Amino acid sequence: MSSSAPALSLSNVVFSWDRHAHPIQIPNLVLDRGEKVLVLGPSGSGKSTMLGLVYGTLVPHSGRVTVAGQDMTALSARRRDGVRAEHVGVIFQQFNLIPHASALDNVLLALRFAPQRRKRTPDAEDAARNMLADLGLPETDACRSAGQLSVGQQQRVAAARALIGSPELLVADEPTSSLDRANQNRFMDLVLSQAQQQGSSILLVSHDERLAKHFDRVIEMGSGQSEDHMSC
Ligand SMILES: Nc1ncnc2c1ncn2[C@@H]1O[C@H](COP(=O)(O)OP(=O)(O)OP(=O)(O)O)[C@@H](O)[C@H]1O
Repeated sequence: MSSSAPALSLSNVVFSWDRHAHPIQIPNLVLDRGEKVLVLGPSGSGKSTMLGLVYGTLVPHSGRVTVAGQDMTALSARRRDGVRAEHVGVIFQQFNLIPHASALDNVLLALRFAPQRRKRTPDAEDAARNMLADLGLPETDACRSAGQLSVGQQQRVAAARALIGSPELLVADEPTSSLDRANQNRFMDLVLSQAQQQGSSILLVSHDERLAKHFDRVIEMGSGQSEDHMSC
């Protein structure tokens, strides 16, 4: 990995779920180290698909996606998994926590397949506890099963899991959709200040333009209208 490479770069990316669907096209998107970018777009405009292309669960039909200088489009699925574990922290819309594991173990899991992130986190358990506390999870909740936590608390665990070990890039899919406005702002401030302290770039997708004030740059996705195929 080149330390001067942007955290993320997409060039001439084209992807379509099937031949009838309107393709998702991203001609050029570069996130420099530490940059915070919000992607806005209505439901169905392709925001989650774009994130799939960024973290390598989807591969574009053409174009190039690089993460921390590594060309995801040139790698096998297994190696893409490795790059993602090492360089990308993800906050999913539904958090994707392991419900029976503790909040702490959910956070520590992010380091298991990421040797560089683990190396940057010598005392991993302390770091995970501190990260959870900094994100507003009371210490007494760190050992509770993730499935027993409130939605807001699970959200903090998901954010701590994404940020631990200072990945170059944090991607988040509508991470505040289940919070009221005051908690949305508080949560965004906490996540952004943690990311800034670590030098992680952020790519966050949402339909909520009120989040724009937290970001350096806003990108709009098109409406993503499909062609007319009304029969099933
Ligand atoms: N697994 C899939 N198979 C086929 N088509 C899909 C799949 N996932 C998404 N799509 C289609 O791709 C388009 C973009 O969907 P996507 O979920 O990326 O949009 P979005 O902007 O994230 O929407 P939302 O804000 O509602 O989550 C939609 O037309 C959707 O039907």
